[in-house]
Amino acid sequence: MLEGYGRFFDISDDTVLDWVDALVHYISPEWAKAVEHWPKTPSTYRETYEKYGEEVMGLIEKLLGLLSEGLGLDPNYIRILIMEPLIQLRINYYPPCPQPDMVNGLKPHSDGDMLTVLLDDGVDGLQVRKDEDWFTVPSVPGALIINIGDLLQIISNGKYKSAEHRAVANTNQSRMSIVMFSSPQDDVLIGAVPELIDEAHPRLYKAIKAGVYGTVYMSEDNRGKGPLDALLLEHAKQVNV
Ligand SMILES: O=C(O)CCC(=O)C(=O)O
Ligand SMILES: [Fe+2]
Repeated sequence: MLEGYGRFFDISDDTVLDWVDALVHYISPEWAKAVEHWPKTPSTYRETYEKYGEEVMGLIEKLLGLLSEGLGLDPNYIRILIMEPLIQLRINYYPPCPQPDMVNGLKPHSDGDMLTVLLDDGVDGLQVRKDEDWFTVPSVPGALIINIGDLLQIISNGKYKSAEHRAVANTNQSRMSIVMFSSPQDDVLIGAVPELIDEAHPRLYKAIKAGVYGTVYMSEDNRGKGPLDALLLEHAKQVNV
């Protein structure tokens, strides 16, 4: 369980640092909430994030239903698999940067969870990778951005792909994003749904407990989709996943 204020992705020996400060803590379930460490100001912080968290959880539940159906499964399939999810809040703050070309706002990565819900403050900065190109995701006021996470890629046996993305820093403007990550609890085994495996679609990834993936994700160089690729089975390495 990772919580606190600071930088979270600076584990590799990379000399290019991320230009971001982040506040990270859990929103749900109740036992995971260390409310005593949440900011005390503004005074509305706690109730605002608890309420927003509830709304986001409702949305995640709906989306997981649709994503299950999209795989030809019962709408409750993934929801039952993750039962009571862990919801982690990450508030990113990217200060203006005099030399944005010298830094990453947030280095290229895919999210290590199931599904991510992101809200930004109307300033552009998020980019998504398609093949070798990066595309800016235009900020639409009030709109939410949903990212498929690595665990959903494993469960769907590669049918859903986690989005590789990054954030860039801006010269004149600061930017904030409020991100909610949803994951199954640590002891849930994450592996391809048996219904999705057959001769034409062999299992692509080793099964792994959600908690172990979380540790690997944070402790190794998690640039790009490295942690997920590390789980590829031998026969799948030739396939372009
Ligand atoms: O700030 C953004 O738009 C991206 C944030 C992000 O990718 C993350 O916190 O994982
Ligand atoms: Fe992300």
